[in-house]
Amino acid sequence: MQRLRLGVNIDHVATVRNARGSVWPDPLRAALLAEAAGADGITAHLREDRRHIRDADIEALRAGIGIPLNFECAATEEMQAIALRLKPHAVCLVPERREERTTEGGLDVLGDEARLKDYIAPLREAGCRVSMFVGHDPRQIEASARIGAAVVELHTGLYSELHADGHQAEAEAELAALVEGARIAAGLGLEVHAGHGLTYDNVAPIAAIPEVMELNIGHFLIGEAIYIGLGPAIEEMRRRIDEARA
Ligand SMILES: CC(=O)[C@@H](O)[C@H](O)COP(=O)(O)O
Ligand SMILES: NCC(=O)COP(=O)(O)O
Repeated sequence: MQRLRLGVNIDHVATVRNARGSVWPDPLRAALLAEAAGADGITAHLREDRRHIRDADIEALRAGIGIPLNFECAATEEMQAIALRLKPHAVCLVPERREERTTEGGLDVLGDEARLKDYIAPLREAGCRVSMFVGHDPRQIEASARIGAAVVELHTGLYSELHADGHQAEAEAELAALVEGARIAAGLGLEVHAGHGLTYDNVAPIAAIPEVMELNIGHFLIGEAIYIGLGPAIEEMRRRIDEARA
């Protein structure tokens, strides 16, 4: 199987920084360490409430890293203007609710299809690879293809939660739905990514899905970095991904 790309999400380096209102740890320094450790890309989520990544972080990442930047944001006018100004390699549209602790569920592309089709057109024209962060619902995947997205990133959050809680049968059912979603997406000509909640212990079955070309992993790696350092944490995740694809 084709080598799977690993995007490292550095959101939660900024969470630690913002906890004290300081200037360290610096997300750019973390991104450069990730790049040196073999990350294929950097993902950063500029939330409307700026709870972690801030505008200056996105500017610094866009100017400072040598690997692709995957800019995650809600589908708002504000974020579109930032994306068109900075022209990151990729833009991944994600749902946001201010009161959420983390991303809950996938984007409702089907329910907002006409607006999203118009919304992503200038991003595509600017050369950004546009990705829709969706669940494995075939209707959402099909709608993503209809509006001209290049990529769907399948939300692995429920799979990750079920796995962590020991609900093996339900986790396997969710995995089967993700496998089917990946097959449908690839059949529609979409590039397939996956992410949210992935860890050393749950990544292998996701990495083994042949249509999946990229994984975006952050929170777990930043946590693991506290114990072993970001570089070694990324290298171990790379090893587990490659082992699953062997
Ligand atoms: C879309 C996704 O799953 C993550 O990339 C996103 O960054 C989660 O948001 P938080 O990092 O704020 O939990
Ligand atoms: N889109 C998923 C991502 O970028 C990282 O999600 P997580 O590993 O921080 O849950």
